[in-house]
Amino acid sequence: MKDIGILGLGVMGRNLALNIAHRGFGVSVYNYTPNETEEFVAKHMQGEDISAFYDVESFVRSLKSPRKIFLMIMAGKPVDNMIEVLIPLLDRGDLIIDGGNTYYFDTDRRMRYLEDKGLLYLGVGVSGGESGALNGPSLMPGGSREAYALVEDILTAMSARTEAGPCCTYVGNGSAGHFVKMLHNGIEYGMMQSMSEVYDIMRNVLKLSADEIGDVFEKWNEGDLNSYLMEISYRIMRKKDDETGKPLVDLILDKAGQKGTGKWTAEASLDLGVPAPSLYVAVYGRVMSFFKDERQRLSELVKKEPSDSVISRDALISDLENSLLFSNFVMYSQGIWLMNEASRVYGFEIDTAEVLKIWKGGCIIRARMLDLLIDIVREDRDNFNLLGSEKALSFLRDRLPSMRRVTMAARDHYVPTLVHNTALDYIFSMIEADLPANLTQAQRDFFGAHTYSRIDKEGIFHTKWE
Ligand SMILES: NC(=O)C1=CN([C@@H]2O[C@H](COP(=O)(O)OP(=O)(O)OC[C@H]3O[C@@H](n4cnc5c(N)ncnc54)[C@H](OP(=O)(O)O)[C@@H]3O)[C@@H](O)[C@H]2O)C=CC1
Ligand SMILES: O=C(CO)[C@H](O)[C@H](O)COP(=O)(O)O
Repeated sequence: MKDIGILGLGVMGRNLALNIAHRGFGVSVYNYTPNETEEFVAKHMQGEDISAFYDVESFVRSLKSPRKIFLMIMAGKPVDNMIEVLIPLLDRGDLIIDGGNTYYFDTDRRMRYLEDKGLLYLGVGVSGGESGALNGPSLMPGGSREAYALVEDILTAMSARTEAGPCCTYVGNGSAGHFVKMLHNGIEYGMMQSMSEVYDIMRNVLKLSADEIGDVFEKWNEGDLNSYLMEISYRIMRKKDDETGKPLVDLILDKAGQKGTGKWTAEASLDLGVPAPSLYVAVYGRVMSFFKDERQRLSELVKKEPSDSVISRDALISDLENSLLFSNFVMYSQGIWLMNEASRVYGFEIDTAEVLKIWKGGCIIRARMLDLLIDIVREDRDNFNLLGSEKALSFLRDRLPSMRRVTMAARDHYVPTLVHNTALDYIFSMIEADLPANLTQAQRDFFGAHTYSRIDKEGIFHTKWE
Protein backbone atom coordinates (compact mmCIF):
# COMPACT_ATOMS: atom_id res chain seq x y z
CA MET A 1 0.00 0.00 0.00
CA LYS A 2 1.30 3.44 -0.90
CA ASP A 3 1.42 6.62 1.21
CA ILE A 4 0.00 8.99 -1.39
CA GLY A 5 -1.44 9.02 -4.88
CA ILE A 6 -0.58 11.59 -7.53
CA LEU A 7 -3.33 12.05 -10.08
CA GLY A 8 -2.02 13.86 -13.17
CA LEU A 9 1.31 13.18 -14.82
CA GLY A 10 1.82 16.43 -16.66
CA VAL A 11 4.90 18.63 -16.19
CA MET A 12 4.20 19.18 -12.50
CA GLY A 13 2.57 15.90 -11.46
CA ARG A 14 5.29 13.57 -12.71
CA ASN A 15 8.00 15.62 -11.03
CA LEU A 16 6.08 15.86 -7.75
CA ALA A 17 5.64 12.06 -7.81
CA LEU A 18 9.39 11.56 -8.22
CA ASN A 19 10.18 14.17 -5.58
CA ILE A 20 7.90 12.48 -3.01
CA ALA A 21 9.32 9.05 -3.82
CA HIS A 22 12.87 10.41 -3.37
CA ARG A 23 11.88 11.51 0.17
CA GLY A 24 11.10 7.91 1.11
CA PHE A 25 7.32 7.79 0.62
CA GLY A 26 5.55 5.19 -1.47
CA VAL A 27 3.67 6.79 -4.38
CA SER A 28 0.90 5.61 -6.72
CA VAL A 29 0.29 7.49 -9.95
CA TYR A 30 -2.57 7.74 -12.40
CA ASN A 31 -3.13 9.92 -15.45
CA TYR A 32 -6.36 10.39 -17.37
CA THR A 33 -4.72 9.66 -20.74
CA PRO A 34 -2.82 6.34 -20.58
CA ASN A 35 -0.05 7.47 -22.98
CA GLU A 36 1.38 9.80 -20.35
CA THR A 37 1.41 6.98 -17.82
CA GLU A 38 3.13 4.65 -20.29
CA GLU A 39 5.77 7.30 -20.95
CA PHE A 40 6.27 7.89 -17.23
CA VAL A 41 6.65 4.14 -16.61
CA ALA A 42 9.14 3.79 -19.46
CA LYS A 43 11.25 6.84 -18.69
CA HIS A 44 11.10 7.57 -14.98
CA MET A 45 9.95 4.71 -12.80
CA GLN A 46 12.95 2.41 -12.66
CA GLY A 47 14.23 1.97 -9.12
CA GLU A 48 11.53 4.26 -7.68
CA ASP A 49 8.96 3.27 -5.03
CA ILE A 50 6.18 4.24 -7.43
CA SER A 51 3.32 2.13 -8.82
CA ALA A 52 1.49 3.26 -11.93
CA PHE A 53 -2.17 2.51 -12.62
CA TYR A 54 -4.30 2.69 -15.72
CA ASP A 55 -7.67 2.70 -13.97
CA VAL A 56 -8.78 4.95 -11.12
CA GLU A 57 -10.27 2.14 -8.98
CA SER A 58 -6.97 0.25 -8.71
CA PHE A 59 -5.14 3.52 -8.13
CA VAL A 60 -7.43 4.39 -5.21
CA ARG A 61 -7.33 0.84 -3.80
CA SER A 62 -3.52 0.94 -3.75
CA LEU A 63 -3.48 3.69 -1.11
CA LYS A 64 -3.15 3.40 2.67
CA SER A 65 -6.13 4.55 4.68
CA PRO A 66 -6.96 7.38 5.17
CA ARG A 67 -6.22 7.80 1.48
CA LYS A 68 -4.44 10.90 0.27
CA ILE A 69 -4.88 11.85 -3.38
CA PHE A 70 -2.95 14.79 -4.79
CA LEU A 71 -4.61 16.18 -7.94
CA MET A 72 -2.10 17.90 -10.20
CA ILE A 73 -4.27 18.52 -13.23
CA MET A 74 -5.53 21.43 -15.24
CA ALA A 75 -7.57 23.75 -13.01
CA GLY A 76 -11.31 24.26 -13.52
CA LYS A 77 -13.79 21.72 -14.86
CA PRO A 78 -11.28 18.80 -14.93
CA VAL A 79 -10.95 19.09 -11.14
CA ASP A 80 -14.74 18.93 -10.65
CA ASN A 81 -14.93 15.96 -13.00
CA MET A 82 -12.14 14.08 -11.26
CA ILE A 83 -13.70 14.75 -7.85
CA GLU A 84 -16.96 13.19 -9.09
CA VAL A 85 -15.04 10.13 -10.31
CA LEU A 86 -13.25 9.80 -6.95
CA ILE A 87 -16.17 10.32 -4.56
CA PRO A 88 -17.75 6.85 -4.91
CA LEU A 89 -14.33 5.22 -4.52
CA LEU A 90 -13.36 6.99 -1.29
CA ASP A 91 -14.24 6.41 2.37
CA ARG A 92 -15.07 8.96 5.08
CA GLY A 93 -11.92 10.68 6.30
CA ASP A 94 -10.03 10.29 2.99
CA LEU A 95 -8.33 13.39 1.68
CA ILE A 96 -8.26 15.04 -1.75
CA ILE A 97 -5.60 17.67 -2.32
CA ASP A 98 -5.77 20.09 -5.24
CA GLY A 99 -2.27 21.32 -6.11
CA GLY A 100 -3.25 23.18 -9.29
CA ASN A 101 -3.62 26.90 -9.85
CA THR A 102 -7.25 26.83 -8.84
CA TYR A 103 -9.50 29.85 -8.45
CA TYR A 104 -9.92 30.22 -4.69
CA PHE A 105 -13.72 30.49 -4.73
CA ASP A 106 -13.82 27.09 -6.50
CA THR A 107 -11.76 25.66 -3.64
CA ASP A 108 -14.23 27.00 -1.05
CA ARG A 109 -17.11 25.50 -2.98
CA ARG A 110 -15.44 22.08 -3.32
CA MET A 111 -14.39 22.08 0.32
CA ARG A 112 -18.00 22.57 1.46
CA TYR A 113 -19.27 19.98 -1.02
CA LEU A 114 -16.81 17.30 0.12
CA GLU A 115 -17.21 18.11 3.80
CA ASP A 116 -20.89 17.17 3.46
CA LYS A 117 -19.75 13.77 2.19
CA GLY A 118 -17.30 13.26 5.07
CA LEU A 119 -14.26 13.80 2.85
CA LEU A 120 -11.35 16.13 3.59
CA TYR A 121 -10.03 18.65 1.09
CA LEU A 122 -6.92 20.82 0.93
CA GLY A 123 -6.15 23.56 -1.59
CA VAL A 124 -2.39 23.64 -1.92
CA GLY A 125 -0.54 26.34 -3.82
CA VAL A 126 2.50 24.84 -5.52
CA SER A 127 5.22 26.99 -6.98
CA GLY A 128 8.57 26.25 -8.52
CA GLY A 129 7.81 25.09 -12.03
CA GLU A 130 9.22 21.86 -13.37
CA SER A 131 12.51 21.87 -11.46
CA GLY A 132 10.88 23.05 -8.23
CA ALA A 133 8.37 20.22 -8.45
CA LEU A 134 11.21 17.72 -8.71
CA ASN A 135 13.73 19.21 -6.31
CA GLY A 136 11.54 21.04 -3.82
CA PRO A 137 8.73 23.50 -4.48
CA SER A 138 7.29 26.14 -2.20
CA LEU A 139 4.01 24.74 -0.88
CA MET A 140 1.09 26.83 0.36
CA PRO A 141 -1.49 24.48 1.92
CA GLY A 142 -4.86 25.80 3.05
CA GLY A 143 -7.93 24.11 4.52
CA SER A 144 -8.69 22.44 7.81
CA ARG A 145 -5.84 21.71 10.23
CA GLU A 146 -7.19 18.16 10.50
CA ALA A 147 -6.67 17.65 6.77
CA TYR A 148 -3.23 19.26 6.86
CA ALA A 149 -2.12 17.00 9.71
CA LEU A 150 -2.65 13.97 7.45
CA VAL A 151 -0.03 15.13 4.94
CA GLU A 152 2.15 17.55 6.88
CA ASP A 153 5.06 15.08 6.93
CA ILE A 154 4.94 14.45 3.18
CA LEU A 155 4.44 18.10 2.19
CA THR A 156 7.18 19.30 4.50
CA ALA A 157 9.62 16.64 3.33
CA MET A 158 9.02 17.34 -0.37
CA SER A 159 9.23 21.14 -0.11
CA ALA A 160 12.31 23.29 -0.72
CA ARG A 161 14.47 24.30 2.26
CA THR A 162 16.21 27.51 3.16
CA GLU A 163 18.16 28.51 6.26
CA ALA A 164 14.75 29.57 7.65
CA GLY A 165 13.39 26.00 7.38
CA PRO A 166 11.08 24.12 5.00
CA CYS A 167 9.20 26.13 2.38
CA CYS A 168 5.90 24.70 3.49
CA THR A 169 3.63 25.84 6.27
CA TYR A 170 -0.07 25.67 7.02
CA VAL A 171 -1.21 28.92 5.38
CA GLY A 172 -4.74 29.23 6.73
CA ASN A 173 -8.40 28.28 6.65
CA GLY A 174 -10.57 27.52 3.63
CA SER A 175 -9.08 28.57 0.33
CA ALA A 176 -6.17 30.48 1.93
CA GLY A 177 -3.60 28.29 0.16
CA HIS A 178 -4.98 28.94 -3.29
CA PHE A 179 -5.52 32.63 -2.54
CA VAL A 180 -1.88 32.96 -1.49
CA LYS A 181 -0.67 31.06 -4.56
CA MET A 182 -2.79 33.32 -6.78
CA LEU A 183 -1.23 36.33 -5.10
CA HIS A 184 2.24 34.82 -5.54
CA ASN A 185 1.49 34.65 -9.26
CA GLY A 186 0.12 38.21 -9.27
CA ILE A 187 3.43 39.38 -7.85
CA GLU A 188 5.22 37.08 -10.32
CA TYR A 189 3.44 38.86 -13.21
CA GLY A 190 4.47 42.21 -11.71
CA MET A 191 8.11 41.28 -11.23
CA MET A 192 8.31 39.84 -14.74
CA GLN A 193 6.77 42.99 -16.20
CA SER A 194 9.08 45.34 -14.25
CA MET A 195 12.09 43.33 -15.48
CA SER A 196 10.81 43.53 -19.04
CA GLU A 197 10.56 47.29 -18.65
CA VAL A 198 14.19 47.73 -17.59
CA TYR A 199 15.21 45.31 -20.34
CA ASP A 200 13.27 47.47 -22.82
CA ILE A 201 15.00 50.63 -21.61
CA MET A 202 18.41 48.99 -21.84
CA ARG A 203 17.84 47.76 -25.39
CA ASN A 204 15.99 50.82 -26.75
CA VAL A 205 17.53 53.74 -24.87
CA LEU A 206 21.04 52.43 -24.17
CA LYS A 207 21.09 50.19 -27.27
CA LEU A 208 22.62 47.29 -25.32
CA SER A 209 22.78 43.83 -26.87
CA ALA A 210 21.19 40.79 -25.22
CA ASP A 211 24.64 39.66 -24.02
CA GLU A 212 25.34 43.08 -22.50
CA ILE A 213 21.97 43.08 -20.76
CA GLY A 214 22.77 39.57 -19.52
CA ASP A 215 25.96 40.97 -17.94
CA VAL A 216 23.97 43.71 -16.18
CA PHE A 217 21.39 41.21 -14.91
CA GLU A 218 24.12 38.88 -13.67
CA LYS A 219 25.79 41.72 -11.75
CA TRP A 220 22.46 42.80 -10.25
CA ASN A 221 21.81 39.21 -9.23
CA GLU A 222 24.91 39.39 -7.02
CA GLY A 223 23.36 42.25 -5.04
CA ASP A 224 20.04 43.28 -3.52
CA LEU A 225 18.17 42.30 -6.70
CA ASN A 226 19.17 38.67 -6.27
CA SER A 227 16.21 36.53 -7.27
CA TYR A 228 15.25 33.43 -9.21
CA LEU A 229 13.73 35.57 -11.98
CA MET A 230 16.93 37.64 -12.26
CA GLU A 231 19.02 34.49 -12.46
CA ILE A 232 16.95 32.90 -15.22
CA SER A 233 16.84 36.22 -17.06
CA TYR A 234 20.61 36.55 -17.39
CA ARG A 235 20.72 32.96 -18.57
CA ILE A 236 17.95 33.72 -21.08
CA MET A 237 19.87 36.77 -22.39
CA ARG A 238 22.91 34.60 -23.17
CA LYS A 239 21.09 31.72 -24.84
CA LYS A 240 21.73 31.51 -28.59
CA ASP A 241 19.37 30.08 -31.17
CA ASP A 242 20.77 26.78 -32.47
CA GLU A 243 19.87 27.57 -36.08
CA THR A 244 20.87 31.21 -36.47
CA GLY A 245 23.34 31.74 -33.63
CA LYS A 246 21.42 34.89 -32.69
CA PRO A 247 20.26 35.56 -29.10
CA LEU A 248 17.12 33.44 -28.80
CA VAL A 249 15.30 36.13 -26.84
CA ASP A 250 15.53 38.44 -29.86
CA LEU A 251 13.70 35.85 -31.96
CA ILE A 252 10.81 35.22 -29.60
CA LEU A 253 7.48 36.79 -30.59
CA ASP A 254 6.50 39.57 -28.18
CA LYS A 255 3.09 38.17 -27.19
CA ALA A 256 2.91 37.10 -23.53
CA GLY A 257 0.49 34.32 -22.55
CA GLN A 258 -1.42 33.97 -19.31
CA LYS A 259 -3.53 31.36 -17.61
CA GLY A 260 -5.59 33.50 -15.24
CA THR A 261 -3.93 33.88 -11.84
CA GLY A 262 -2.71 37.43 -12.53
CA LYS A 263 -6.17 38.47 -13.65
CA TRP A 264 -7.75 36.94 -10.54
CA THR A 265 -5.28 38.90 -8.40
CA ALA A 266 -6.31 42.12 -10.13
CA GLU A 267 -9.98 41.22 -9.66
CA ALA A 268 -9.42 40.40 -5.98
CA SER A 269 -7.81 43.81 -5.44
CA LEU A 270 -10.91 45.51 -6.85
CA ASP A 271 -13.31 43.21 -5.00
CA LEU A 272 -11.56 43.84 -1.70
CA GLY A 273 -10.95 47.55 -2.36
CA VAL A 274 -7.19 47.26 -1.86
CA PRO A 275 -4.98 49.29 -4.22
CA ALA A 276 -2.68 47.02 -6.22
CA PRO A 277 -2.35 49.04 -9.43
CA SER A 278 1.07 47.69 -10.36
CA LEU A 279 -0.11 44.08 -10.14
CA TYR A 280 -3.15 45.12 -12.16
CA VAL A 281 -1.26 46.78 -15.01
CA ALA A 282 1.17 43.87 -15.21
CA VAL A 283 -1.78 41.84 -16.50
CA TYR A 284 -2.58 44.58 -19.03
CA GLY A 285 1.06 44.51 -20.14
CA ARG A 286 0.45 40.94 -21.27
CA VAL A 287 -2.98 41.75 -22.71
CA MET A 288 -1.60 44.62 -24.82
CA SER A 289 1.31 42.50 -25.99
CA PHE A 290 -1.23 40.29 -27.72
CA PHE A 291 -2.29 43.01 -30.16
CA LYS A 292 0.84 42.61 -32.24
CA ASP A 293 -0.70 43.46 -35.64
CA GLU A 294 -2.40 46.55 -34.30
CA ARG A 295 0.78 47.71 -32.57
CA GLN A 296 2.78 47.06 -35.72
CA ARG A 297 0.34 49.13 -37.80
CA LEU A 298 0.20 52.04 -35.37
CA SER A 299 3.97 52.09 -34.87
CA GLU A 300 4.26 53.08 -38.54
CA LEU A 301 1.72 55.88 -38.19
CA VAL A 302 2.97 57.78 -35.15
CA LYS A 303 6.38 59.39 -35.40
CA LYS A 304 8.49 59.19 -32.27
CA GLU A 305 10.43 62.43 -31.82
CA PRO A 306 14.09 61.65 -31.11
CA SER A 307 15.17 62.68 -27.63
CA ASP A 308 18.00 65.21 -27.28
CA SER A 309 18.71 64.41 -23.63
CA VAL A 310 22.21 63.17 -22.86
CA ILE A 311 22.21 59.88 -21.02
CA SER A 312 25.13 58.34 -19.19
CA ARG A 313 25.05 54.59 -19.58
CA ASP A 314 26.46 53.81 -16.13
CA ALA A 315 24.22 56.34 -14.39
CA LEU A 316 21.10 54.99 -16.07
CA ILE A 317 22.04 51.37 -15.28
CA SER A 318 22.51 52.33 -11.65
CA ASP A 319 19.13 54.12 -11.67
CA LEU A 320 17.50 51.08 -13.25
CA GLU A 321 18.83 48.86 -10.49
CA ASN A 322 17.22 51.18 -7.94
CA SER A 323 13.99 51.57 -9.88
CA LEU A 324 13.61 47.81 -10.09
CA LEU A 325 14.15 47.51 -6.34
CA PHE A 326 11.58 50.27 -5.79
CA SER A 327 9.00 48.71 -8.11
CA ASN A 328 9.44 45.22 -6.70
CA PHE A 329 9.20 46.48 -3.13
CA VAL A 330 6.00 48.33 -3.98
CA MET A 331 4.51 45.25 -5.64
CA TYR A 332 5.31 43.05 -2.66
CA SER A 333 3.74 45.68 -0.41
CA GLN A 334 0.60 45.84 -2.58
CA GLY A 335 0.43 42.02 -2.49
CA ILE A 336 0.89 41.94 1.28
CA TRP A 337 -1.87 44.50 1.77
CA LEU A 338 -4.17 42.37 -0.38
CA MET A 339 -3.23 39.22 1.55
CA ASN A 340 -3.91 40.93 4.90
CA GLU A 341 -7.27 42.26 3.77
CA ALA A 342 -8.34 38.91 2.28
CA SER A 343 -7.32 37.21 5.51
CA ARG A 344 -9.48 39.65 7.49
CA VAL A 345 -12.50 39.48 5.17
CA TYR A 346 -12.46 35.74 4.46
CA GLY A 347 -11.22 34.63 7.89
CA PHE A 348 -8.11 32.94 6.48
CA GLU A 349 -6.00 33.79 9.59
CA ILE A 350 -2.84 34.04 7.48
CA ASP A 351 0.48 34.73 9.19
CA THR A 352 2.05 37.03 6.60
CA ALA A 353 5.62 36.61 7.85
CA GLU A 354 5.27 32.82 7.58
CA VAL A 355 4.05 33.12 3.99
CA LEU A 356 7.00 35.36 3.11
CA LYS A 357 9.28 32.79 4.74
CA ILE A 358 8.00 29.94 2.55
CA TRP A 359 8.48 32.16 -0.52
CA LYS A 360 12.20 32.37 0.25
CA GLY A 361 12.91 29.07 -1.51
CA GLY A 362 11.48 26.86 -4.23
CA CYS A 363 9.09 29.37 -5.73
CA ILE A 364 9.28 31.66 -8.75
CA ILE A 365 9.27 34.93 -6.75
CA ARG A 366 12.02 33.92 -4.32
CA ALA A 367 14.23 36.96 -3.87
CA ARG A 368 16.71 38.42 -1.40
CA MET A 369 14.27 41.26 -0.78
CA LEU A 370 12.03 38.86 1.18
CA ASP A 371 14.41 39.07 4.16
CA LEU A 372 13.78 42.82 4.42
CA LEU A 373 10.03 42.31 4.03
CA ILE A 374 9.97 39.66 6.76
CA ASP A 375 11.86 42.04 9.11
CA ILE A 376 9.35 44.80 8.42
CA VAL A 377 6.32 42.54 8.91
CA ARG A 378 7.72 41.10 12.15
CA GLU A 379 8.48 44.58 13.51
CA ASP A 380 4.78 45.43 13.58
CA ARG A 381 2.10 42.88 12.68
CA ASP A 382 -0.48 45.68 12.26
CA ASN A 383 1.56 47.36 9.50
CA PHE A 384 -0.87 46.05 6.88
CA ASN A 385 0.80 47.52 3.78
CA LEU A 386 4.40 47.92 5.08
CA LEU A 387 4.28 51.70 4.62
CA GLY A 388 3.89 52.23 8.38
CA SER A 389 7.52 51.26 8.81
CA GLU A 390 10.44 53.70 8.81
CA LYS A 391 12.58 50.92 7.31
CA ALA A 392 10.17 50.65 4.35
CA LEU A 393 9.95 54.41 3.89
CA SER A 394 13.69 54.91 3.94
CA PHE A 395 14.11 52.07 1.41
CA LEU A 396 11.67 53.85 -0.92
CA ARG A 397 12.93 57.39 -0.17
CA ASP A 398 16.51 56.39 -1.05
CA ARG A 399 15.39 55.09 -4.43
CA LEU A 400 12.81 57.74 -5.29
CA PRO A 401 15.21 59.99 -7.29
CA SER A 402 16.27 57.02 -9.45
CA MET A 403 12.66 56.03 -9.93
CA ARG A 404 11.75 59.52 -11.14
CA ARG A 405 14.73 59.68 -13.52
CA VAL A 406 13.96 56.24 -14.97
CA THR A 407 10.29 57.00 -15.61
CA MET A 408 11.22 60.37 -17.16
CA ALA A 409 13.85 58.75 -19.41
CA ALA A 410 11.25 56.16 -20.45
CA ARG A 411 8.75 58.95 -21.31
CA ASP A 412 11.44 60.76 -23.21
CA HIS A 413 12.14 57.71 -25.38
CA TYR A 414 8.54 56.45 -25.75
CA VAL A 415 9.27 53.30 -23.74
CA PRO A 416 6.13 51.97 -22.01
CA THR A 417 6.75 51.38 -18.31
CA LEU A 418 3.36 50.39 -16.91
CA VAL A 419 4.59 48.85 -13.67
CA HIS A 420 7.25 51.48 -12.97
CA ASN A 421 4.76 54.30 -13.53
CA THR A 422 2.06 52.79 -11.36
CA ALA A 423 4.51 51.91 -8.59
CA LEU A 424 5.65 55.53 -8.51
CA ASP A 425 2.11 56.90 -8.76
CA TYR A 426 0.97 54.53 -6.04
CA ILE A 427 3.63 55.93 -3.72
CA PHE A 428 2.88 59.52 -4.84
CA SER A 429 -0.79 58.85 -4.00
CA MET A 430 -0.01 57.24 -0.67
CA ILE A 431 2.26 60.11 0.43
CA GLU A 432 -0.21 62.79 -0.70
CA ALA A 433 -2.41 64.27 2.05
CA ASP A 434 -4.65 66.07 -0.47
CA LEU A 435 -5.71 64.07 -3.49
CA PRO A 436 -7.97 65.70 -6.10
CA ALA A 437 -10.84 63.39 -5.17
CA ASN A 438 -12.66 66.52 -3.93
CA LEU A 439 -13.30 67.43 -7.59
CA THR A 440 -14.50 63.88 -8.32
CA GLN A 441 -16.93 64.14 -5.42
CA ALA A 442 -18.18 67.54 -6.60
CA GLN A 443 -18.75 66.14 -10.11
CA ARG A 444 -20.61 63.13 -8.71
CA ASP A 445 -22.80 65.40 -6.67
CA PHE A 446 -23.35 67.73 -9.66
CA PHE A 447 -24.56 65.06 -12.08
CA GLY A 448 -26.00 62.44 -9.74
CA ALA A 449 -26.76 64.04 -6.37
CA HIS A 450 -24.36 61.52 -4.80
CA THR A 451 -23.56 63.90 -1.90
CA TYR A 452 -20.16 64.71 -0.38
CA SER A 453 -18.47 65.29 2.97
CA ARG A 454 -16.68 68.56 3.85
CA ILE A 455 -13.32 69.22 5.47
CA ASP A 456 -14.64 72.06 7.63
CA LYS A 457 -17.76 70.55 9.16
CA GLU A 458 -19.40 67.19 9.92
CA GLY A 459 -22.29 65.84 7.87
CA ILE A 460 -23.34 64.75 4.40
CA PHE A 461 -23.97 67.55 1.88
CA HIS A 462 -25.66 68.06 -1.44
CA THR A 463 -25.52 71.26 -3.48
CA LYS A 464 -27.79 72.59 -6.22
CA TRP A 465 -24.84 73.34 -8.52
CA GLU A 466 -26.82 75.41 -11.09
N1 LIG B 1 3.74 24.36 -15.03
C1 LIG B 1 3.98 25.11 -13.96
O1 LIG B 1 5.01 25.79 -13.84
C2 LIG B 1 3.00 25.11 -12.82
C3 LIG B 1 1.71 24.64 -12.97
N2 LIG B 1 0.86 24.67 -11.91
C4 LIG B 1 -0.51 24.17 -12.03
O2 LIG B 1 -0.48 22.76 -11.92
C5 LIG B 1 -1.52 22.17 -12.70
C6 LIG B 1 -0.90 21.19 -13.69
O3 LIG B 1 -0.02 21.94 -14.48
P1 LIG B 1 1.03 21.26 -15.50
O4 LIG B 1 1.55 20.00 -14.92
O5 LIG B 1 1.98 22.35 -15.88
O6 LIG B 1 0.07 20.95 -16.72
P2 LIG B 1 0.28 19.99 -17.96
O7 LIG B 1 -0.41 20.64 -19.10
O8 LIG B 1 1.68 19.55 -18.13
O9 LIG B 1 -0.56 18.72 -17.52
C7 LIG B 1 -1.95 18.83 -17.36
C8 LIG B 1 -2.46 17.63 -16.58
O10 LIG B 1 -3.86 17.80 -16.40
C9 LIG B 1 -4.51 16.64 -16.86
N3 LIG B 1 -5.84 16.90 -17.36
C10 LIG B 1 -6.21 17.83 -18.27
N4 LIG B 1 -7.54 17.75 -18.48
C11 LIG B 1 -8.00 16.75 -17.69
C12 LIG B 1 -9.27 16.20 -17.45
N5 LIG B 1 -10.37 16.66 -18.06
N6 LIG B 1 -9.36 15.17 -16.56
C13 LIG B 1 -8.29 14.70 -15.93
N7 LIG B 1 -7.04 15.18 -16.12
C14 LIG B 1 -6.91 16.20 -16.99
C15 LIG B 1 -3.63 16.14 -17.98
O11 LIG B 1 -3.96 14.81 -18.26
P3 LIG B 1 -3.87 14.25 -19.78
O12 LIG B 1 -2.46 13.87 -19.99
O13 LIG B 1 -4.80 13.09 -19.75
O14 LIG B 1 -4.35 15.35 -20.69
C16 LIG B 1 -2.26 16.31 -17.33
O15 LIG B 1 -1.98 15.30 -16.43
C17 LIG B 1 -2.26 23.34 -13.34
O16 LIG B 1 -3.32 23.72 -12.54
C18 LIG B 1 -1.21 24.43 -13.36
O17 LIG B 1 -1.76 25.71 -13.39
C19 LIG B 1 1.24 25.11 -10.68
C20 LIG B 1 2.51 25.57 -10.48
C21 LIG B 1 3.48 25.65 -11.53
O1 LIG C 1 2.05 28.95 -11.36
C1 LIG C 1 2.98 29.06 -12.11
C2 LIG C 1 4.25 29.65 -11.67
O2 LIG C 1 4.16 30.12 -10.36
C3 LIG C 1 2.79 28.59 -13.52
O3 LIG C 1 3.98 28.52 -14.24
C4 LIG C 1 1.77 29.40 -14.22
O4 LIG C 1 1.44 28.79 -15.43
C5 LIG C 1 2.25 30.79 -14.50
O5 LIG C 1 1.20 31.61 -14.87
P1 LIG C 1 0.96 32.09 -16.39
O6 LIG C 1 0.93 30.83 -17.23
O7 LIG C 1 -0.34 32.81 -16.30
O8 LIG C 1 2.12 32.97 -16.75
